[in-house]
Amino acid sequence: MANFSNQMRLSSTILRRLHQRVAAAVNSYSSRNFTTTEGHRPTIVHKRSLDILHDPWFNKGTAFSFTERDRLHIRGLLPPNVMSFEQQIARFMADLKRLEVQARDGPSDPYVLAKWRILNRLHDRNETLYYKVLMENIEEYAPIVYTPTVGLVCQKYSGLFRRPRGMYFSAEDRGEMMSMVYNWPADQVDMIVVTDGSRILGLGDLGVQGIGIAIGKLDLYVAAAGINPQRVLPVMIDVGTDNENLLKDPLYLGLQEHRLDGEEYIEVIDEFMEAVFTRWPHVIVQFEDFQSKWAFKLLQRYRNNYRMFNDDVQGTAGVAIAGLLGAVRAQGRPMIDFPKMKIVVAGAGSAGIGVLNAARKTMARMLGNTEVAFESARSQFWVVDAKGLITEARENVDPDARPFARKIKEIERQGLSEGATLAEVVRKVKPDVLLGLSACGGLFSKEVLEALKHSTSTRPAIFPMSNPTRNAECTPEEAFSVLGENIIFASGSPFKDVDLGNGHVGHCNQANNMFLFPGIGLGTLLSGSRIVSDGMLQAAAECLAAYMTEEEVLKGIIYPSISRIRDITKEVAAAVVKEAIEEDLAEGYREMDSRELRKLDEAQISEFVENNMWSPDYPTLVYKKD
Ligand SMILES: NC(=O)c1ccc[n+]([C@@H]2O[C@H](COP(=O)([O-])OP(=O)(O)OC[C@H]3O[C@@H](n4cnc5c(N)ncnc54)[C@H](O)[C@@H]3O)[C@@H](O)[C@H]2O)c1
Ligand SMILES: O=C(O)C[C@H](O)C(=O)O
Ligand SMILES: [Mg+2]
Repeated sequence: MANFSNQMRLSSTILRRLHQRVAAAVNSYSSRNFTTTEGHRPTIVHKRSLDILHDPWFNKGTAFSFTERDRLHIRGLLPPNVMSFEQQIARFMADLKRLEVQARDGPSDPYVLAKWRILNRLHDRNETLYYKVLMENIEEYAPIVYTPTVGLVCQKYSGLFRRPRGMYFSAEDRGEMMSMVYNWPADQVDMIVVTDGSRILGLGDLGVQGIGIAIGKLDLYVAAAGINPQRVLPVMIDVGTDNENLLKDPLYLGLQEHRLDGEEYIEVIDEFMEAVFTRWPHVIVQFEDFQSKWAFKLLQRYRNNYRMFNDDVQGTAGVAIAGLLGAVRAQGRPMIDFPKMKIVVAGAGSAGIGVLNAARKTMARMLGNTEVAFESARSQFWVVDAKGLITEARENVDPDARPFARKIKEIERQGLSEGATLAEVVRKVKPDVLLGLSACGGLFSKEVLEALKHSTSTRPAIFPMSNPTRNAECTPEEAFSVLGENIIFASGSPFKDVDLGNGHVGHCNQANNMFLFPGIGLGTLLSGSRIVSDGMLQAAAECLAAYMTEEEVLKGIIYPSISRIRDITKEVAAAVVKEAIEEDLAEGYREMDSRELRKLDEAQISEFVENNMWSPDYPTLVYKKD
């Protein structure tokens, strides 16, 4: 990523040159049938000497060959040993691993942060190498650049900040956004992840520091979905913060005023949307970690007019549905039994309500998609929030949660009442599934887990989905030790499998929206759909649900391991493209127009997706004067 402190100061001439540079890179892209050969042609650059070494988009460090060093006027500016890509990785890894040897007491905050710093510095100086390292070691480094460490990074961002990455639009920029958006050097942006920092993971309002989450999500877009790193843009909309500690912190990097609200808030987000879609009409905007109060409203406001989706509401819902269907299969039952599942959900925020709505719709569809089916599906859910069981007796119940408020007569029959505790609800309902999206670490206490022992299911499912690790409703050790091995366990943050003795292993699945959002974004991009439809989201979820084999599912493995994230993302993207074509939404991508798209069979759609995924390889660089 370019050094933006300098870029912000660019004169308009230089800015124009940058545009030309990007246009040249884009032109160098070619396509035959549905394959592309990006990366095989040389990349034209308009800079030489130290400028090229300081540009992370083009820098290859010690890997520049001698002919290239001559061509780019960098002979003598690097040590003479020309390293291969593999040698560079080995050297970087040796440095990173030295840290592990020194940290004898295992992962600790300073230790994971040190790893993040080292990786971040590589990101700043050589993007290709950074993504190569990340992709080849995704299991090890996703938890550093993404959940859970990204949470800690956001909490400490004001101190960790060195070079800017992404764009900041603040309440101070009202009226300026339409022109500001042209300060970004890339003429093409495919993916934006935007946050207002108001609910970062389960850590609450982190204000401007929430930009870390947008950066982490986009790292997965590059690593898993093969979105070109020169075409991603992390965005922070700083409308203030209600975090009192940040408001008092002299070192805080954001606006030190309370959050805008009401119409004023909406006007800022409207202005941002108009600006980015004016400059990049084909961009996809992923909303991330907006507090529930705004998450649903903004989704309804924009989803029919812009290419956007909300990851916490829609991505999470799809991942949960796939896991719930996996849990049905893991009991040796057909998926069609899903509408019989009794599901207790702890947490009625953007994620919890998103999951509830999607699960209810899925059940209704399986029951014939009638109004009666939709109504009857409602009675499979019990929702518990910070005030206990939500019933119709609750005053001022949140409108988004109202459809799930239990009828008093129903719950009286079950021996429950308004505000009943989670343990009481689990004891009386004996659910098949206990799912947590409460951001409340340890909520699935021993008492709650003991109550789940009486589940009517032969293999109850327990999904503590809150992030980061400390906010998980329980650990796998706690779940397996109380409930034994005959459960399905899936957490939002990564945990290690549990050794249950006698050669038995308690499998920990990771139920995280990372298994869907990259594929939803890539599929939307390649289909050229103008919106992200419910059908496209449903196709993504169904693809993930069907991904695991019968054998894996029976072993309790209902989600892929993160080492397969690129493969599942490719499959999800293909399913999304296919659905967009079927719904007549696909307008095509580059040379693959809508007519050509419609001619592709399933295998060709997969090939089209795969051929358009960026991989970290050094292109040959050729200098050309402006
Ligand atoms: N695994 C994933 O892919 C994924 C995706 C999205 C969100 N999440 C996680 O879900 C959590 C919630 O996100 P959100 O956007 O819905 O947050 P939110 O703040 O909007 O909602 C939290 C909900 O939990 C309830 N709650 C709080 N304390 C509770 C308690 N003691 N008992 C029962 N309910 C309680 C609140 O009343 C509220 O309804 C976060 O930790 C987030 O990281 C995980
Ligand atoms: O960021 C994650 O790991 C998942 C999810 O989007 C969350 O907000 O917790
Ligand atoms: Mg999120």
